[in-house]
Amino acid sequence: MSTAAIIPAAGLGLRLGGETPKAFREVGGDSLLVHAVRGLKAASAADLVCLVVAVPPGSEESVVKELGPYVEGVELLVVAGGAERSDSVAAALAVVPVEGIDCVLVHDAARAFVPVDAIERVVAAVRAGAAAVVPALPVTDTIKQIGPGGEVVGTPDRSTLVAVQTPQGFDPEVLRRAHAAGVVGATDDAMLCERLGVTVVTVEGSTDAFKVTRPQDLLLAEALLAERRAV
Ligand SMILES: Nc1ccn([C@@H]2O[C@H](COP(=O)(O)OP(=O)(O)OP(=O)(O)O)[C@@H](O)[C@H]2O)c(=O)n1
Ligand SMILES: C[C@](O)(CO)[C@H](O)COP(=O)(O)O
Repeated sequence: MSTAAIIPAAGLGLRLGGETPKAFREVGGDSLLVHAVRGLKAASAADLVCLVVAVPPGSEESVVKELGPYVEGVELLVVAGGAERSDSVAAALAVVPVEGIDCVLVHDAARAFVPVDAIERVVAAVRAGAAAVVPALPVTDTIKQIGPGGEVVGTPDRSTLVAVQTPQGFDPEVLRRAHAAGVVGATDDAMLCERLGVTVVTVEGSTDAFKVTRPQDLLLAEALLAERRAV
């Protein structure tokens, strides 16, 4: 059996700033989207056969051309994204083939540098029977809950918290049911499964899977890439 991957890449990147949508911003000469696709393709144990990318409406054709050289042997579908990340994932999920796929990955273009071993841990956990899998790392800040005026109302026990990344991996039928139930307010896809009562399991994430969100993240990305290219 094989894997299909969805890449939500339709965001504007408002926190990053600049005029180019975030997925098309370049690091080391390639767009974040190209880095993300290369990473998924390099995870050979995932057996990627289909890639669906959600992009800003109007950029579908140029993205098909840009990604062509990186998707040999993989069916590439490019769709228009929606207003929120979850809408973009839903639009992509609607065209994922039903037959022959035993794992669907959902992977942010913005987490362009996730290493192969983290991707393969997620896929292995799905193939071992988990319906929903997230890569996770311990939280390193103390997290506070705040009230409407910004006042602290509580401090959750940090040992019970993790920060989750992508790719998140799913049994295809479970992910379809989770999205069919509605996506309002969901900041990741695992959350939709939780709403159905599905158990979401964690596997070890990676510090390299950080999300390019703010300008300083581009500096980190450049440094990471330079280090990888020096090896
Ligand atoms: N309507 C949207 C919003 C986000 N995304 C994608 O979801 C991933 C994670 O989102 P985020 O990092 O929040 O990206 P942006 O929405 O672009 O960032 P910002 O909130 O700063 O505008 C990114 O790969 C982004 O392109 C998407 O496909 N469709
Ligand atoms: C899906 C995600 O990357 C998991 O951490 C995250 O929730 C995306 O959040 P964003 O605010 O849309 O970047």
